[in-house]
Amino acid sequence: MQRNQFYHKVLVYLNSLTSIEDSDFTNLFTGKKSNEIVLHLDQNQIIEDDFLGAKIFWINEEETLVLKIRKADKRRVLRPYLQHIDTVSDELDEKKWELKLYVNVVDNHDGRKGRWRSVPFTHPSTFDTLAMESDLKNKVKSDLHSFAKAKQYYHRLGRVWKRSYLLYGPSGTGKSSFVAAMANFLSYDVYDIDLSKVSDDSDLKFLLLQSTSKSLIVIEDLDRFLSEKSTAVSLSGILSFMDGILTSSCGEERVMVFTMNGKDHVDPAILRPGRIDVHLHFPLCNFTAFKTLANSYLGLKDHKLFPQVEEIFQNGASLSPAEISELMIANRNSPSRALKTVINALQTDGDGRGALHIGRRSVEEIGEPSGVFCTEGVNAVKEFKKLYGLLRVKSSRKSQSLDLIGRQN
Ligand SMILES: Nc1ncnc2c1ncn2[C@@H]1O[C@H](COP(=O)(O)OP(=O)(O)OP(=O)(O)O)[C@@H](O)[C@H]1O
Ligand SMILES: [Mg+2]
Repeated sequence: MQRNQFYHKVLVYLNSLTSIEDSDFTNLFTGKKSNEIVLHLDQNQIIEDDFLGAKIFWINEEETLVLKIRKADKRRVLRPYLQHIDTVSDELDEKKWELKLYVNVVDNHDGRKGRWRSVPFTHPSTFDTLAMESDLKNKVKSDLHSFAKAKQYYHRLGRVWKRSYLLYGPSGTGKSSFVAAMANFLSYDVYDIDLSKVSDDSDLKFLLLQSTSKSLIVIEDLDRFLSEKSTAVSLSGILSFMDGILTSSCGEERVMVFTMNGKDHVDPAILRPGRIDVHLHFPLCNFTAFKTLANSYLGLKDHKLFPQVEEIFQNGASLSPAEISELMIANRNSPSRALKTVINALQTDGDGRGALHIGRRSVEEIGEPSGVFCTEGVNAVKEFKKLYGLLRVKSSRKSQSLDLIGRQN
């Protein structure tokens, strides 16, 4: 049931050979950077290699790689050659030209569920673009780094070489973006497990077995799944999946990531040390995160409205980074207007949501962000002026401002 890891390694190795350019035909792909073009082995293509003075041929026949080597050379070069491929492909894997995102789908052809389908993984998120405590970012980076280097250590301890992260926090605080940043940082493929498409516990095990090493295995919204009454996968199925016993036979590293909105109602067995190694909280936007967002979305290092924004944040956060970044994108042509809109939203958004939902609704109605941007922008500035006057008098008039927004719409 397991993938042949060596098949993958040979493919990686062959695709890196310059002799691939001598072929009569080959596949061409866009690489990681948009102007990069990558040559890729095609079906029935023959590729030549030299090793220790011996000529070697590979033929790519439908999912099979055939190696041809002269009898006279075989004894001498075969083993060292295979070892050479193993080493080179490991080095190449560290700087993969393309990451993949795998999703499990229900296969309609043979009725079997839980097969992986892959697409190129191109999510641009990196740790640099994420607004979060830089201390925390650095800790995560060094944690991932030392994990990736710790094969011998885990092996000696008799432990499965895996590391599990729990990312929890309200919606729109950057959990999914963080997963993408982890994948980009490690150059790992992502296996995103949709539990609703898993038919039972053994199917879940099967999916794990079918994943490759150096990958990020992700289950999003685990708390929501666990709270559902009847599910195809049981709690014990999830627990043994988390322990990853089966993958130990591959002896290769995997990082597991689970996301949740909150962990209060989750069975403690899920969260115990060893199952989850690192807990990361994703809070609503605070002033530090706001500054990072203003810098990346509006190019602002500082602004005369910043002190006012800081003051509002001192009374507590009410919006997620996603909500704030949306406002910034919509008003990116005018940083001042963007900041005023954000201030407006923070002040009027007593329960942390109201005002922005109004904005979103109009996005759907008009169907074009720039349209919204105009209507909302003008109204927001007018309202802002009205509100700003009121709010300056007494900051506790939040309810009044909510009323105004309500009437306006
Ligand atoms: N901390 C952050 N820094 C920068 N951008 C962020 C941050 N949080 C959210 N965003 C922006 O908001 C959008 C939504 O974020 P994301 O999907 O990562 O949130 P989430 O926590 O996974 O939400 P949900 O729980 O609803 O899945 C992203 O496109 C991202 O650009
Ligand atoms: Mg998410």
